[in-house]
Amino acid sequence: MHKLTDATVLNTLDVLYKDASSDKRKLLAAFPKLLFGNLQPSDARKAYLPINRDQGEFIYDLLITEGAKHIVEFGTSFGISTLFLGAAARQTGGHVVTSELLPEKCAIAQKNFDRAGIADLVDLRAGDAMETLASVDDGIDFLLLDGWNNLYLPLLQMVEHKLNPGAYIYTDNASFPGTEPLLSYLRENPTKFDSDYIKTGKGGIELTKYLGACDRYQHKPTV
Ligand SMILES: C[S@@+](CC[C@H](N)C(=O)[O-])C[C@H]1O[C@@H](n2cnc3c(N)ncnc32)[C@H](O)[C@@H]1O
Repeated sequence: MHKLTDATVLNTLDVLYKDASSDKRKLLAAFPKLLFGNLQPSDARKAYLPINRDQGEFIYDLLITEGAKHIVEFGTSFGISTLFLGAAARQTGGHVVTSELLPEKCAIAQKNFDRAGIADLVDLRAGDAMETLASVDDGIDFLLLDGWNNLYLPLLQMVEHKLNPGAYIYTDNASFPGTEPLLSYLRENPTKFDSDYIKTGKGGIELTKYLGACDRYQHKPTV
């Protein structure tokens, strides 16, 4: 097991998780929308909505074990998850491309990357990920889906041809409304995706291994 030991990253995570502990209070006014699955990014402009430490440590270990270099994230928020990704990228010789819709979150996330000493490894793209991640380079080794659930499937389909065979896709909050189309797509394409749902206390995770494009097996040569 690879353990995150970078003191600067760990100290920054401590500060950010402490601040994130008041997320519930910050989301109080938006509770009805949350309940009905209608929460909008702007309703959570002050909230982190982060992955928890166990998730971060799992992802950190997975990235280093797999030697993942080209790491892509949908949904930066204030950068908690990106800190785990960036710290792993430091070990693998890789880099992170991450995307956040709200400019004020981007500004704070960038400061957090500076503070944690990972800014040189992170390309933070401000704006709608469906636009900002469209130009991401080929050869993705790891994709973290942690933005808005209704965009998980279109986002995956947009970058799917850029995934390396063996790449992992980690989908957070996989039991939340809006994720069903992604889960159906993964289940309906078992030759391309080896995918499992992991029950957690916090919304569930779908962990997927991309097996590669299988078109060559589906079309018989015409001779
Ligand atoms: C669950 S939070 C991300 C938490 C972060 N990954 C972490 O663990 O610290 C989801 C984020 O996705 C952002 N988001 C929502 N729709 C987006 C879009 N279309 N493009 C980019 N970011 C988006 C939201 O503004 C929000 O900050």
